[in-house]
Amino acid sequence: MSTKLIDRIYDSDHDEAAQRDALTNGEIPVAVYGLGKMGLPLASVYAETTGNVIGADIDPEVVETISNGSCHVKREPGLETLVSDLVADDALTVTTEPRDAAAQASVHVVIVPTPITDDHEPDLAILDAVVEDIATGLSAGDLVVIECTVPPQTTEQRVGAALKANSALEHGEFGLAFCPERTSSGRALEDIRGAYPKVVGGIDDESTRAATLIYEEINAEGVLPVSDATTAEAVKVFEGLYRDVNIGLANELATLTDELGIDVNEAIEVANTQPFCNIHDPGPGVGGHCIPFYPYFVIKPFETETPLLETARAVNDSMPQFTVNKLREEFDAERLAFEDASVLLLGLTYRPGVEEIRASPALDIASISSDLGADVYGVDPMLDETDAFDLTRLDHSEIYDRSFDAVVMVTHHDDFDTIRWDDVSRSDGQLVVIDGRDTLDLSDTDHRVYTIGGGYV
Ligand SMILES: NC(=O)c1ccc[n+]([C@@H]2O[C@H](COP(=O)([O-])OP(=O)(O)OC[C@H]3O[C@@H](n4cnc5c(N)ncnc54)[C@H](O)[C@@H]3O)[C@@H](O)[C@H]2O)c1
Ligand SMILES: CC(=O)N[C@@H]1[C@@H](OP(=O)(O)OP(=O)(O)OC[C@H]2O[C@@H](n3ccc(=O)[nH]c3=O)[C@H](O)[C@@H]2O)O[C@H](CO)[C@@H](O)[C@@H]1O
Repeated sequence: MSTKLIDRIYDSDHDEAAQRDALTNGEIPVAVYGLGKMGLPLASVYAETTGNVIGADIDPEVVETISNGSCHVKREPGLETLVSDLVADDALTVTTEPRDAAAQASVHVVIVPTPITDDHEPDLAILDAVVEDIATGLSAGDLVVIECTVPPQTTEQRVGAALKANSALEHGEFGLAFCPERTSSGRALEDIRGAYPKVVGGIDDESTRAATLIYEEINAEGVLPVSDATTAEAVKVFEGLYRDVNIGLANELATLTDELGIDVNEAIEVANTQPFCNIHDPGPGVGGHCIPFYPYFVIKPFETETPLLETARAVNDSMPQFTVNKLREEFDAERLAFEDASVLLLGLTYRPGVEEIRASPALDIASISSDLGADVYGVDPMLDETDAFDLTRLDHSEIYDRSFDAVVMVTHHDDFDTIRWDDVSRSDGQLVVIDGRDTLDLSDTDHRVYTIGGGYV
């Protein structure tokens, strides 16, 4: 029986029990590239599992913060303490040099940004840079795991080719798999440790086996191995496409509310009582760094026409304008010129409880309203500054000090449950309220409420 330390999982000549032991007792060094909202939680779960993780991030402030045992990723339950403990125990070390991490590690986990350009093209330059860094330190028996969301075929065709071209290795000498990060901000540790099974797809069977073994140690819900890396990439993107299209359906149904003369939200809720229907919630728009962007990972790189994906995107992107149009209808009915109006937006982040404004509907609602000449104000308990928004920032307590012609509920943070609606005033006439999330009950006020999907309840 070889007593040599096991330094690899891929194409190992030891049995799987020995590989598992080697992984969990720290004999297999792991590098995690990208220590952001998802990367730091991921590196931490890897470190709590293996005790031997080097995190690489090119942002010196990120590395400095973590190396001091602190945590720059906020509002992730348990993460701050975990990072502090792991750094104190040397289970997690960090560097600003991805190449140094690559030279040390046998398992390379990549979770860096894969943004979309203003032309909606996938921008994989960051991924390319990390892959090139990894290739400089790639050794036989290493396994590379891509966790960042990418267009299908990226792992096999783009990453695999770059690893081969920039290392002295051929396929079969190192492993490569796509294992998507199925995680939501605000519950990252819970999700990574096992809210759902981990999807694993390798460029060859041995890559799938090796990645499966690793994630069986990481994820309590187990692993779903799929046919190949492209299938795994498609799983992740399809999850997002399903959501964007279904939110688009809900939003299109909501635009029918007035002509149908019903509460569409009621009809959706009742329709969803049978198991073959899961219509999502209408709203003033779709934000975040996932759902509005994942469709372009399929729309753009492939020749096949995707009219449904593009139409759903267009419907969702139209909802901020739909929301402002409702305001204009109200003001027109009162012969109030939009440029004389004062409008308060409640909730500027893209969803409640998450300090993220990427593609938030409030961005467009504020800019469209401002462009029409209104005085726009915004309140969000999660944001200390709102420079990205075309509005004047107010604290929650300040909304009672001035009058507004209209209030729009864009994102309903818990904090807004304490709003004293009788004290939110209009200089004269009924306050107009656009309830973008169907989360308000203002029946005991004399405000005039229009609910997206609900009409004038
Ligand atoms: N945020 C989410 O809710 C979520 C959920 C699922 C999947 N994802 C995916 O995870 C990936 C990362 O997302 P995120 O939200 O953690 O991003 P983020 O912007 O919060 O963090 C990215 C980190 O990568 C670092 N980085 C950039 N270039 C680098 C390089 N060349 N080498 C090393 N580090 C580098 C940045 O400094 C930053 O700290 C994306 O592909 C995203 O699609 C995100
Ligand atoms: C693992 C992973 O990648 N997880 C993703 C993450 O996605 P996310 O953080 O981007 O958040 P989402 O909830 O998708 O919201 C996006 C925008 O869509 C609006 N919206 C939403 C639902 C609806 O019925 N009507 C709407 O209008 C909402 O206000 C917001 O602006 O968590 C979701 C589970 O929360 C997952 O499903 C999703 O895969």
